[in-house]
Amino acid sequence: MISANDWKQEQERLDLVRESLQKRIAELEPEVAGLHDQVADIRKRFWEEVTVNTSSHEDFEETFYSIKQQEAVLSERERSHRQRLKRWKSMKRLLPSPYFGRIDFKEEGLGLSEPIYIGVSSLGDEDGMSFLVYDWRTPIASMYYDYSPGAVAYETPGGQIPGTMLLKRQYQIHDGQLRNVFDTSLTIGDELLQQELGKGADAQMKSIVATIQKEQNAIIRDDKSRMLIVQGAAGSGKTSAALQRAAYLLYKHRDRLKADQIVLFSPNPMFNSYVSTVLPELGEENMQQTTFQEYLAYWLGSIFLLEDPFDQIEYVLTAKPSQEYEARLKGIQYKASEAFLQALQSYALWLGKEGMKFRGIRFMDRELITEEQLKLRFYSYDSSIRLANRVVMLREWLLRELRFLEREERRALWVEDELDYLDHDQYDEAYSTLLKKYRREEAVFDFTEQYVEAHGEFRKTEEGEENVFDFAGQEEALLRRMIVKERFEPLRRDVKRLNFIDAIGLYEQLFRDETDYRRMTNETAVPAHWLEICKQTKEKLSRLELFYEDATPFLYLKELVEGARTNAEVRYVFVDEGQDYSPFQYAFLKRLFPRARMTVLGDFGQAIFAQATSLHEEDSPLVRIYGKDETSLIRLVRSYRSTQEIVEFTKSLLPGGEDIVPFERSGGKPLFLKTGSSEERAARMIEDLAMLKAEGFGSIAVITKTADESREAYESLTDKVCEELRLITKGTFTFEKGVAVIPAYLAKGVEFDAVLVYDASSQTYNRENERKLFYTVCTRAMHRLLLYTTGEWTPFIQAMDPSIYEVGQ
Ligand SMILES: Nc1ncnc2c1ncn2[C@@H]1O[C@H](COP(=O)(O)OP(=O)(O)OP(=O)(O)O)[C@@H](O)[C@H]1O
Repeated sequence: MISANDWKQEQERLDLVRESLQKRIAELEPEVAGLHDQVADIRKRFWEEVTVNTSSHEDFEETFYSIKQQEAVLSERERSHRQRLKRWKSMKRLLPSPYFGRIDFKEEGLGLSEPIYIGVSSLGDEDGMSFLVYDWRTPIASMYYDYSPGAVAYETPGGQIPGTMLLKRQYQIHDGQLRNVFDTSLTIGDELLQQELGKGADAQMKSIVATIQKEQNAIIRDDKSRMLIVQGAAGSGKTSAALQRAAYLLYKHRDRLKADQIVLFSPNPMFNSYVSTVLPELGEENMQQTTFQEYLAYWLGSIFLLEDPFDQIEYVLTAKPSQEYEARLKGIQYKASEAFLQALQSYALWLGKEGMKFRGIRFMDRELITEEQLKLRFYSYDSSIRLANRVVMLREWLLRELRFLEREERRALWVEDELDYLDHDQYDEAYSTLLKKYRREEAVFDFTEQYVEAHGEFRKTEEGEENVFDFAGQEEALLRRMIVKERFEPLRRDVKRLNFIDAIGLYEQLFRDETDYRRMTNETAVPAHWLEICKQTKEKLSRLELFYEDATPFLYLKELVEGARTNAEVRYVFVDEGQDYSPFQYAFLKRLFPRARMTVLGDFGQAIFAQATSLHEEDSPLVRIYGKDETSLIRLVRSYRSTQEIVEFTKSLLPGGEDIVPFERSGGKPLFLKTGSSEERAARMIEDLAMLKAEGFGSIAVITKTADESREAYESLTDKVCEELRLITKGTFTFEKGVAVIPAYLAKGVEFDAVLVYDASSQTYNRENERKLFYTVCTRAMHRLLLYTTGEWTPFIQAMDPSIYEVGQ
């Protein structure tokens, strides 16, 4: 605590800053509202102020410049409106709590020290000469996160500024009132952090701006690496740091980076909602948030019934060990690997010489162009031309062929039959609808002229004049043309979409037999159970279904042949829960976002998917993506989420877990509860849930291993516990407070005040590949962890030192 005098001075300064804020907000208020009206008004009067005169070239030019001028005035006003609105909003945000930190900095060579107050945005004083509050993202503010008092320095574009930090102070300010002030000698005092971490879990993630730790600051401000890998223990603040980083980047590059040029890949849709408030809370627009599955579904969802990662993991976790199961597991691992990626690249080269698969063009049960013709044509192109370019050439050829065939087709008998079915009214109707359509779509095809001509003739006939024969001839030609054109339209569309390439056949061809596979891909080693892998893959494909592990390779191969889609707009890609993506998927992301820098955050300790990627080792596939020189690796070992007792327990579940450092915040030890039957367990859980709620915990989760188990838990607890018990499934899009039943893989990334592990028995968590799942489950708890079983405890617990948990009665 600080002295009473210091406190008084701080409160006085706070009052001054708030007065200044209030005054300026009040000044801007009418202006902000007025500006809005002005812009609306000028938009309304836009055309009144422009004299439109196009009679001569000079008049036309004048009109053009007049429009341009009006447009410029308008956008200038809009820009200034936006800026003022932004300033007004940022001051409104500052008002309740203008700053959270202060450092007194004496620059080397200068006599006086200057107090630097740090808040969520900058505030200049009224004469614009100095800052009352510095934005936390300014270079000078970085010292607050990086140093304790003593010798310090900060980086500026002009070089390093060294000096001394004489004071470092933290504030808790609510509604303009100073609640707490801490002077710290360590890097960010633990007191404030203690208080932050002691709070209850929220339905949305919070910003950690006031208590960012030094190693997190390094993640947030890294602007050098093309690939930034963060390997951090559960609860070490990876997601929090990622969101702060996005806010930092938007500030640092504010003149050229927009929020939609940053993309976050989330583990599931619910997580998107969980993190969606942090950036707006910091005064920034939200970045784009998506899931990898969403991307796959966008491109493949119309061709296949896609398996999602959650169904895949359910299979991996629940299927009985068998040869089929082993093969699927091996297949998942292989199809996730760099080896398979290279195999596909070699396969594409091979396809450049032979083996391409096409689908002939069929029309009314006739083959207009056969697969063989397509093949011949394709391989007649110079083999030095890239595969995808040859596909474009083939497409152009096909479109030309179709035009020719379409013309031929107009003479076909079926067209005559169709003509016979049209009566006079239909002719007329066909004319008028087609007239409209053609006017809209086909400026080049001068249908109108022909129609007017024909119609004129028709009127003449009605009036008793001649030329009946001419009209009929023109009319028939026109109708034939239209009938055939309409029928050929889907063919043309299919060709434009490259549907003449048999993408499924191309992928399927890989899984025929081992010798062929080696020959086509130059691959020397195939995984064990190859025959079974081939069988499973082909069976799925034949039903137009796709395993999750096949989706990315399929899309990759399709793009190798058809040309890759890229998004050059996106500048930063964040991948959260990065251990759950395969090396294959990373290579895919790199190609998809050629101009982006990547930040991958993950924890290999929570790698629950069979295709997981290790993040932290030197030879991690992630390092190879951009190479060592362009890659930085940061490790976070301090765990903030859970109490010390819970971390002591969870770290002992992992080999290598001894490196994890708990933050010193105490709570009860994990509680073990063994009951005789499921009914007894449900009764006990109901009691415990009631007790936890009575203690004031607002967010509680019953975590199960699978979705089936979640349903079972939900049914046994619902009604009896509380009306608001919520069952979370992969289709849940929002994260809410209250009591939830949730499968482990959907609880990834989120946290709860208290966690009840529904079944910690040896039946449920037994295999080695379930260890990390169990770790993930237990690390979701912030304050309380309760584990239940009706049988033997999981071997992961049995191997533990009993002093780190308590056994309940
Ligand atoms: N510097 C910090 N100040 C305050 N709270 C923090 C800080 N760092 C982390 N936390 C808190 O710790 C908890 C865990 O953070 P976060 O979810 O970002 O961790 P994570 O590493 O992504 O975890 P996981 O891998 O288990 O999903 C959150 O409640 C977060 O607010």
